[in-house]
Amino acid sequence: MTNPAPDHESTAAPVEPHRVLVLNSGSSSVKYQLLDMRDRSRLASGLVERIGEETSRLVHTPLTGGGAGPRERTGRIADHAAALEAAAEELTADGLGLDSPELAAIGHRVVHGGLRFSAPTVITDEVLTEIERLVPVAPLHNPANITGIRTARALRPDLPQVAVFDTAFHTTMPESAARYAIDVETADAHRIRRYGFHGTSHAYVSRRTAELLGRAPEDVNVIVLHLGNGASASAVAGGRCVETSMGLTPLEGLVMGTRSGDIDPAVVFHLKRVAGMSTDEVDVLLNKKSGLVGLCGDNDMREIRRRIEEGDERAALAFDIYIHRLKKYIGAYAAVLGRVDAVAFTAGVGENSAPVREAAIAGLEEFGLAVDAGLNSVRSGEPRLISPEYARVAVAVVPTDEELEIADQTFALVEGPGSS
Ligand SMILES: Nc1ncnc2c1ncn2[C@@H]1O[C@H](COP(=O)(O)OP(=O)(O)O)[C@@H](O)[C@H]1O
Ligand SMILES: CC(=O)OP(=O)(O)O
Ligand SMILES: [Mg+2]
Repeated sequence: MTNPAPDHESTAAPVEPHRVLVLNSGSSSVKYQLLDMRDRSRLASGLVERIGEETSRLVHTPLTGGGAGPRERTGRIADHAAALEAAAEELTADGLGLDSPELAAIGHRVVHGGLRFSAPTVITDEVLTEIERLVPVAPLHNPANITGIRTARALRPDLPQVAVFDTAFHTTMPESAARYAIDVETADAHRIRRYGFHGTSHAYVSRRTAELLGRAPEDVNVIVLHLGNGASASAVAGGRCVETSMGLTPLEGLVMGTRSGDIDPAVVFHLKRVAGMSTDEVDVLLNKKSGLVGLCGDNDMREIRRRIEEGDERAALAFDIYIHRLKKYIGAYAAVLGRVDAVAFTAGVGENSAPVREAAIAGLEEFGLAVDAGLNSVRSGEPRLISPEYARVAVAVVPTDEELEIADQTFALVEGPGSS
């Protein structure tokens, strides 16, 4: 693809670049959105899911004019680079190609920012090198984010590319939550601490939950359950994160699609010493062959629920283990917060799986938590309450919008004072 040609024909004043393209490369998906930052409206959005599997699917939704519906492609999309190329083709087909002079910047979700990045950052070669250095602590994610950055830079080398880090929102965690109880010198020498991830989502969802309750974020304590393929919980007190379930890497915490979440670290020694596995083999086992997929062979909650309906016991056990861990975190974060005003479910599973929400809250009446079956079964893209009126704590479904949050932060950075 080429750079935009200057429009020599036109005598009209050039339009100030006002669009932002956001690339959110998750472990198994790429989400993209093109936004007009003059009114923060979406011009197009898309999702490529199940990347690398035979059942990959791209859904592209043009959101401007004509009322054209979503376009879908199915069949294997091999990797994140292929997914981005397919997305660029779809945008071009809508006349919204990356060569547009109206594009102001490209905002990238970057999962691990380590200790260095706690704010959105314009990507230079040096920043990219630092993101690469952090690959060992985000092995499923930073490589996908780097692919996104390289692909976008190749398409538009002239544009500012901005990294928005998953770890940023969690930098407010107190040391009591951020430190592991290991030798301090060793931890500090190797920057081993709990960073937390999905921060853009936890920030956005906790704010939206306060709005849903009609209260200021500073006055509200929220437990956010971000349940996607990767999953994490956070305790947000008055708008600031005080605890989250992921740690040095996105492996700690909840049971996820393919990741184990919490385990006794001695399992690793055991697998190496007794089972004879290499470090890399253990890494792959815990990151890619564990969680729901390790327990029952499927990581998609839709498929797991379908199997449970058919009486599949392995799928039922996987579901129970997933829910048990989730409940433990809800209880733990209620204790950390002292007072809970709301529990918010978000991301692929949290927004779409009524059975997960029902099971996670079941039996927690003593904590002031309950779910109304009728409200829970409503399908809507809007934030909504699913708790009965009598419940002391609000339970909500709050769709996340990492892309809007990334676009806002990206545009603010490139338009802000001191930007080039
Ligand atoms: N309609 C649905 N019902 C239940 N689960 C769903 C539904 N749609 C998506 N999911 C779940 O959401 C997951 C993807 O969530 P998402 O937040 O997009 O993940 P990630 O960003 O980690 O790739 C899928 O693996 C699937 O388990
Ligand atoms: C950090 C993380 O787990 O991200 P995702 O849920 O997109 O895989
Ligand atoms: Mg995600």
